[in-house]
Amino acid sequence: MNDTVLTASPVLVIGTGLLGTSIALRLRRAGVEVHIEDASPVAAALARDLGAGTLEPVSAPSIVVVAIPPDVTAGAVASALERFPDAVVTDVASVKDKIAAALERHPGFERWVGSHPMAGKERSGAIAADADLFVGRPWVLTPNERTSQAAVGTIRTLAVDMGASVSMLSAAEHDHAVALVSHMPQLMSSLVAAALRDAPAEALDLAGQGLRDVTRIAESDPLLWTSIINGNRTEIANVLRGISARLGALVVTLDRESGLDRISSVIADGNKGVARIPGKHGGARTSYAEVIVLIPDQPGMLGRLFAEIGELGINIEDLEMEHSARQQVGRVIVKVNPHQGLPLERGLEQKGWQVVRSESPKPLVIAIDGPSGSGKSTVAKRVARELGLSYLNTGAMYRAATWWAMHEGIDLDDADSVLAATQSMPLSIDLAPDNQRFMCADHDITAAIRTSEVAKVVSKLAVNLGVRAEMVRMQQAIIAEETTASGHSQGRGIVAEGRDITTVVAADAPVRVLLTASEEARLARRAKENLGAADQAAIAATRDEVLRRDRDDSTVINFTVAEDGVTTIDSSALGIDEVVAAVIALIPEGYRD
Ligand SMILES: NC(=O)C1=CN([C@@H]2O[C@H](COP(=O)(O)OP(=O)(O)OC[C@H]3O[C@@H](n4cnc5c(N)ncnc54)[C@H](O)[C@@H]3O)[C@@H](O)[C@H]2O)C=CC1
Ligand SMILES: O=C(O)C(=O)Cc1ccc(O)cc1
Repeated sequence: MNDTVLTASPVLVIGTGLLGTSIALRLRRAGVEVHIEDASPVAAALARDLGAGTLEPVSAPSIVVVAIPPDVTAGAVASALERFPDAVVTDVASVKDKIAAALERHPGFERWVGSHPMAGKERSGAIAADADLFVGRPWVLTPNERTSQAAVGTIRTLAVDMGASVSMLSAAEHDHAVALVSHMPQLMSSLVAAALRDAPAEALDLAGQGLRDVTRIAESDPLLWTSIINGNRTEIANVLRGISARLGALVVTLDRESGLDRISSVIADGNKGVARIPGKHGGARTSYAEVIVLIPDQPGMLGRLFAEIGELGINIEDLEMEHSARQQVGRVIVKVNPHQGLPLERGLEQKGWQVVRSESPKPLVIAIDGPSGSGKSTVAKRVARELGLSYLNTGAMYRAATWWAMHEGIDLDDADSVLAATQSMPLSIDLAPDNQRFMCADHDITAAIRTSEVAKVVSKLAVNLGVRAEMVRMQQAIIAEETTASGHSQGRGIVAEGRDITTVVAADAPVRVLLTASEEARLARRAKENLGAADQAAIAATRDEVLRRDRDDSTVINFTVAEDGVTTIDSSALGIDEVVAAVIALIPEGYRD
């Protein structure tokens, strides 16, 4: 990386532990004059020996970085403001609001910029320091209205010099956020690990990567973390209260013999939460194909593996290694872009590597039928999003055909012409659950097919048996494509919703659901969706459209009584989360990863 920095010499770092030494090493690498101090002479000498800077006193530093535990930070910042009247002082403590409150009356308050690099390790001390610790990591600054703009600029430059990406929050917003993303996870990890204290060794021998992932940060330093947690106790208590309530309810469920849906919703909610954690480039989490390679515990094996993956022309996106106790082989999990998973697996096998055949889940097709307002679109989209599946709204396809026939100037009562138009309709559909787009030739008709102009006449096509047969053929082709690697979901599968999916289009789907709801609930939902309100007038205005479409359709297909093997879910009294969890709970084993 580029070694030049904009931060001016000299810089004083107070506290030469993990954070302070990492900052000092980065500055030293760029030739900045760095002075270091620590309450522990041993810690200071170690940092000096590692090349973090000089122990010589400094007279006028441009910046003082205070990198000591939160409970002693305000005192050290105050004394630095007094000792160095021209310096900008920052601290890197993991909590901010209490420190700001303690410094508020200090005459040098304007020269202090609270900050928090969101990077660290479970190991403390200079020995774990790394000049590149902050590269690509968030670094939060928490100035307030009294902080000097010049001081903020100086510390922003310091953070950018460290390779971090800077963001601004108020101290209170910061503390609220880190309670959730840092402090709560630390305590949960410690609690999980503490439950293993008396576990029999035979049990621990079975430990896999899951346990290691969940307990990595349980190795953190108790003294430092007591200070961090204590500094943000109110916010953390709030987060833990929520978790504690869910945990209590889960325990009650486990004590009973029923309650599979509650268990399933704990896991499904976890899926939702983890999907929201940004990925390695700070964007949405990317999904990679994982190829598991067994490597003998011999020198040079990893080097050979990487070289041979390079020869295959495949880029490694991410990597994990797993070792099991007392085994002579390790497992290397190579993550690559999805379309390269199979070529990598084959290529490595040809080169003599032992590849664990990934038990890739079978393509999943989820069929959901139901009347208008049963919530099927909302539920189908959510299920698709959560499982990484494609999404097909077959009702919208009938509307698209209607739009096309109208656009072509065809008399909708002329069944043959309408069928011919449907057969030649140049429709393309985006199957992403978050980006439903319908294109017909060069027209984006996504909005047009939602208009009541189309809604009023769509039944003419939907009751035309020729059109239905053509639509079924098109829908089956889309579904079949989604069960192959070339589909939008790369073979993961699809959620298709409509009125004849469980019975005609995908009658062999492993998950088939009839979503129902009372007429009252359905009308209220549609009124809210179409008119933004569910009062008497809005419901009356919606009634005709909703009931007529259902009545017309029910002359040609049955979508109100579940066929054998189709599960009925009545959503009248359920929230969306509960319906989604109930659908996901129907997925048979072998269809999930
Ligand atoms: N460890 C982590 O992952 C992260 C820590 N932080 C924050 O950074 C600060 C430092 O943490 P680490 O470097 O991990 O701790 P550390 O335990 O590695 O180092 C702290 C150092 O401060 C020294 N010290 C304690 N009191 C002092 C005082 N009054 N004057 C001078 N030196 C003193 C200790 O001797 C020790 O060398 C803490 O406020 C922590 O909340 C921020 C982000 C990540
Ligand atoms: O190890 C990790 O995953 C971290 O996120 C480290 C960390 C620990 C404490 C902080 O205040 C900020 C970051």
